[in-house]
Amino acid sequence: MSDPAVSDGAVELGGRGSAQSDLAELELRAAAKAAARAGGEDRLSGHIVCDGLVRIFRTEGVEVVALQGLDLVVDRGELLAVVGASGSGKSTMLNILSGLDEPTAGVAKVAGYDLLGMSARKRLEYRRTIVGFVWQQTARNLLPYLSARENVELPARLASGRRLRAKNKAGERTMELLDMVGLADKAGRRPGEMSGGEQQRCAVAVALANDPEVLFADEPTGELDEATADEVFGALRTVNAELGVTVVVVTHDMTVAGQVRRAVAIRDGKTASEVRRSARIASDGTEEHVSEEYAVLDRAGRLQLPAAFVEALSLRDRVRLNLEQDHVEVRPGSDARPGSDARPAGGGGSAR
Ligand SMILES: Nc1ncnc2c1ncn2[C@@H]1O[C@H](COP(=O)(O)OP(=O)(O)OP(=O)(O)O)[C@@H](O)[C@H]1O
Repeated sequence: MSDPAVSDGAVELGGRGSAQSDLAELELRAAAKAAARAGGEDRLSGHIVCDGLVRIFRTEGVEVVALQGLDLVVDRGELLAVVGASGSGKSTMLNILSGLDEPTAGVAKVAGYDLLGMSARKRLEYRRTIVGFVWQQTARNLLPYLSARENVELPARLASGRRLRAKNKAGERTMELLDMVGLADKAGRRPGEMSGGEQQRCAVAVALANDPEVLFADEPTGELDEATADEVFGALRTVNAELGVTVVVVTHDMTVAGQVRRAVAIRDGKTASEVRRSARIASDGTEEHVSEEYAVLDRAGRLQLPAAFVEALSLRDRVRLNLEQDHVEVRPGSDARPGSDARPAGGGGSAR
């Protein structure tokens, strides 16, 4: 079997690239191809679709490729966590998906809105009617001189003339939402009279006041302790289940994978791996949760090896790949000598 080149944990199982080509240009071309392939085809169906998403920032002649061909599909009604270290591109992705920023290339679609090349009018409509947003800083989410009820009622009233059914009046909806996030008894309190967790749960209610289809939350529990963060996640799970709103939570906290069914990890502006949790009934009749981690294979056949695997086997520069009947074997390149079929002692990993 051939041994495709590999560097920095990114394995190219399919296509072949030119070493001389500028990375950004390659990514742009890949994204353009992905976009062309995606055009009009419903195999990229999903409530939220990113395909070959690229965002390049240019400041004073320096280019930063914040998103390097990111692929992500989120189903309607899903609750997804996007996890990544600082600088991995989480906020860039969220800013694009919420209509605050525009991608350089690729596909970004939410609820049927194509976010690439959208007019200013359409963008405003999108942000007003489709998106709800929760920021990390509570001060950005709530007006300090209004009570919890008034904070929720304000956007609900603005939206009521436009989208909400007549019978679902702003006041009713406000109390319904506050109840859902467990704040019905604190409706009269101002943000300063609520705990950090209560403020963030109130922010969730505010973000839902305009009856959006998707809710984006950027590090909503970043300033909270673990127990309080759990309560905020509990509120997000409730509104997701009760209202069917699609929820995407971005965080650097790897432990949130335990709070959601699907958590996608971003590394260097790309989706690298994902953890899925499911419930099953154990032999003693109790319900147990099972977590399975997957590496994400993009359309060009590339995947990122988990950093822990790369470190454990001291993989660097290049590795050897062998196609076995039902899995691909990855071995340190330094152990493979030309003309030798000797296997490394204890080295190598494999993927099924
Ligand atoms: N407006 C900008 N101009 C130039 N570079 C930017 C800009 N915004 C982001 N970047 C760069 O893009 C990369 C991704 O940044 P981003 O903020 O999306 O990461 P992040 O995962 O959200 O990090 P954090 O958790 O620290 O907010 C970083 O290298 C960052 O420096």
